[in-house]
Amino acid sequence: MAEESKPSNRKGKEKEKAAKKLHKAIDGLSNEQVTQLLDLNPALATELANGSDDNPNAAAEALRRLNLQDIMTGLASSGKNVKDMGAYKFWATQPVPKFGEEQAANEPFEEGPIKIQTVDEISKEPAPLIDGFEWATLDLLDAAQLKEVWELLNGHYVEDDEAMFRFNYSASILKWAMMPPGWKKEWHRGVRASQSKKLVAFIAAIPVELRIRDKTLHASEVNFLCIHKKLRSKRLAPVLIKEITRLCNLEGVFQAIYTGGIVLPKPVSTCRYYHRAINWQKLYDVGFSPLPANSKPQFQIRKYAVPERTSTRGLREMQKKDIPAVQDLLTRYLAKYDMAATFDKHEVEHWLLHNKKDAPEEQVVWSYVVEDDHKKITDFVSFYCLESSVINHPKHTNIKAAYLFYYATEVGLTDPVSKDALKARLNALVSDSLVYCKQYKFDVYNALSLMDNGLFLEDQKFGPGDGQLHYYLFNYRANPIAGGVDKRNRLDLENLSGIGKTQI
Ligand SMILES: CCCCCCCCCCCCCC(=O)SCCNC(=O)CCNC(=O)[C@H](O)C(C)(C)COP(=O)(O)OP(=O)(O)OC[C@H]1O[C@@H](n2cnc3c(N)ncnc32)[C@H](O)[C@@H]1OP(=O)(O)O
Repeated sequence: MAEESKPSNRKGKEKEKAAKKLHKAIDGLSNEQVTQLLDLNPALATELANGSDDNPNAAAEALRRLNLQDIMTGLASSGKNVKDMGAYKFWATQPVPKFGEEQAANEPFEEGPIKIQTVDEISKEPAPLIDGFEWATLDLLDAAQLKEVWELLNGHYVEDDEAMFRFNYSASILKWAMMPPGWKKEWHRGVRASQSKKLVAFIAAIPVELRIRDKTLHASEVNFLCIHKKLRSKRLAPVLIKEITRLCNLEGVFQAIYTGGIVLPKPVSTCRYYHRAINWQKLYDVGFSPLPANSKPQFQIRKYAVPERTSTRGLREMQKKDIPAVQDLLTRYLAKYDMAATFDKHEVEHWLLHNKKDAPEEQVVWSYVVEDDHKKITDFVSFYCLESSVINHPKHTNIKAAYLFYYATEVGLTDPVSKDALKARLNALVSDSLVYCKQYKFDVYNALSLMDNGLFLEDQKFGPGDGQLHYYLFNYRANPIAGGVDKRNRLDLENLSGIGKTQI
């Protein structure tokens, strides 16, 4: 899943107020440290800025509640869900690595499953739900049931910290994300109110062949966990997670990958969101983009202007005939990352090729290839569309966001690789994809610090966001994977990222 993220420097005034309080409360913090603390912890900034001015200890108290190391590394990015291992009542019972484990040795360990089970040991029946609720399998081929899932997510799925924006996955993106080759109806699991039959909770999984370093797991990818707002904090999430685990186990799948904006035991990697304004004025109007001090709207609009035309010779829309070449190129390119999915030709078609028979407004993914003079496909780049609802805004109801998806280039596959050449090529490809984003009327282009993105994010004017995406593995112990940001949550241009897996 994605995490709702916004540019991290949005609230100038609020940050100024919070910074003053921090300086007052804690001697010896430099201006840079204060700025960084607040950038990494927007919730802390809000709390400080809105807190009483009469209590000089408030800032120190707010800080004490967070672990300083976590704050400085950005793990406590929102201040939410940062708790001792013992407080993870549910997760402490699950086959996931715990905080503090393996840290003492600080040496790479043998990677592998945490708990070994067989299908025979798995219950054929779901755990009972509390009175008034019942399990349901959702048939997403049925438009009415797809609409029910859409409605639940549309009203109750992920929001940003300040509840300004909420992901609005369209029906087409839901089908795309939940029905790739090999999808199973049984893995689209919901809870209904027994009387009204209203869908009140949902969780989904899809199959994925996931390579982690030298081992490939026959795993699942869990996403779209959502509980109706009225049923929150009733420990229903663990029930849904155990149920999807059971359903995966019944199919012989014992490992899973999932992502989220909250800190759970224990991320295998953490990436940061970056945002590239396209329609700056609209992003400013809805409170997504700030107007930096000493700037003016017209400067911002000029700064984010996008060229009218693409510049890479041979760039064109991907077609069906390109599937074998793109699959080959993508497979070789992803091999360099510590973690990546493996894609067969059907999966490449599903994830990258827009079906022209669908109505234009149903288009979810845009992919472009570069064909050289010998008709060889040398590069490709893709992005997908995920809108967000703007909550309670008088003028705008949605933000149309493009998310950078997969890309690959022969320039990154030479031996040895020239980092300068790769940087130049990726900048050209992403800059051209931005041209298409603008043509298709996207308001913003989002990307994470994964893959080789560190090579172009700053050049292409992507700014750091306040959101992070933590990657988790279920029932698999793996050494940490670089998320593309350093300990201070800034782009790690030297090491880049070991993550070659994107999440919808
Ligand atoms: C082998 C196959 C394995 C398959 C399974 C692999 C694992 C898959 C794991 C799921 C991957 C999902 C990937 C996505 O879809 S991430 C998207 C998550 N969805 C949202 O953020 C939508 C809006 N929020 C909600 O709908 C609810 O707040 C949710 C449903 C998130 C929690 O509901 P609620 O707020 O009413 O809480 P509770 O009282 O029922 O339960 C509290 C317990 O739940 C733990 N919790 C809270 N949020 C998450 C979270 N995002 N991942 C994992 N655990 C989470 C929490 O730490 C606590 O446990 P513990 O701290 O006491 O230990």
